[in-house]
Amino acid sequence: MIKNAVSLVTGGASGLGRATVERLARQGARVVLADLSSSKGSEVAREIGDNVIFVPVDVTSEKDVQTAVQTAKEKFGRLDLAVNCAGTATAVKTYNFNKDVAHRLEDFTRVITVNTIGTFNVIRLSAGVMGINEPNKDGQRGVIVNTASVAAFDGQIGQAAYSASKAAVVGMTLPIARDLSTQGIRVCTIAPGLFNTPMLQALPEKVRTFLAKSIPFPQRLGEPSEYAHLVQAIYENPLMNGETIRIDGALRMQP
Ligand SMILES: CC(=O)CC(=O)SCCNC(=O)CCNC(=O)[C@H](O)C(C)(C)COP(=O)(O)OP(=O)(O)OC[C@H]1O[C@@H](n2cnc3c(N)ncnc32)[C@H](O)[C@@H]1OP(=O)(O)O
Ligand SMILES: NC(=O)C1=CN([C@@H]2O[C@H](COP(=O)(O)OP(=O)(O)OC[C@H]3O[C@@H](n4cnc5c(N)ncnc54)[C@H](O)[C@@H]3O)[C@@H](O)[C@H]2O)C=CC1
Repeated sequence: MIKNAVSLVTGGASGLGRATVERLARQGARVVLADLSSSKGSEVAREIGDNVIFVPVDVTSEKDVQTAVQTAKEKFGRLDLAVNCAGTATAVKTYNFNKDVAHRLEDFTRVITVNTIGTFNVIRLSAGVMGINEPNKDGQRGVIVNTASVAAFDGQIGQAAYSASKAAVVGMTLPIARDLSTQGIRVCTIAPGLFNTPMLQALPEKVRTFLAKSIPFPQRLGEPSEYAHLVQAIYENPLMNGETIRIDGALRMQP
């Protein structure tokens, strides 16, 4: 059960991560909220309550992530759940023939570094701390939840970097679940559709409206609390492992 679970949530200052921190704290879990030092993490943690500690973290930094997992251990005694929500997006064509310019390699690299390598960094270091937990009666020591995107499967025009970064998260889910199975650590990935968060609000209004209308049912953007609900369901269901779960109202994005 989620009550008393010690959790680490990256990207916890905004959107899906913030909703996850709120839900976990409300259910009695203790949470390390990890987000960039430039984020509102400190404010958000204070608002949510005493069960939440903000640690400034860039998920691409080994040192920062070490500090975050050690904080969970030192302040709360263990780490049971790590949720990877930190992420970034870009929308650029591979080659823009109108402007005669190629997608910048720096932009492609940045998105892969945060979304794929940052996620892996958090997984590997969290696993080290979870692996020494006392197992429960099922032999479970911890749970890791990653965030991909439906763009891992049906990325749109302009999503080469973002889709590649998220497809890599989907791709690593099963092998990591297999790697960590010996220690009783489960690993699942959520592939969200379109959720009402600051990241989506950055899209042009026209694109957002068009996208929302293409969702079969319910025909609206997802609420971050609905994502958080799935994180809890994964944590509480002992058989969920090695799988990527879409939460998207049956959306299949068009080109
Ligand atoms: C965050 C998640 O994980 C979930 C998601 O993936 S949400 C989906 C995110 N989708 C995107 O980010 C789409 C990315 N692509 C784009 O924004 C654009 O295609 C692009 C900026 C990369 C290139 O656009 P472009 O071809 O240079 O043409 P541009 O002049 O910008 O747009 C052409 C027209 O098509 C529209 N358009 C572009 N992409 C569109 C899309 N995906 N859906 C609907 N309309 C779109 C534009 O609004 C524009 O309309 P007007 O001419 O009437 O103003
Ligand atoms: N909103 C949506 O519709 C969808 C979002 N997603 C994914 O869900 C995750 C959360 O997205 P949203 O909440 O919408 O975005 P958001 O932009 O509201 O929140 C992302 C958070 O990640 C943090 N972050 C970014 N780079 C970081 C880094 N290097 N280290 C630490 N923290 C960092 C940001 O500071 C921010 O607080 C992302 O991985 C995103 O790709 C996937 C599918 C759909």
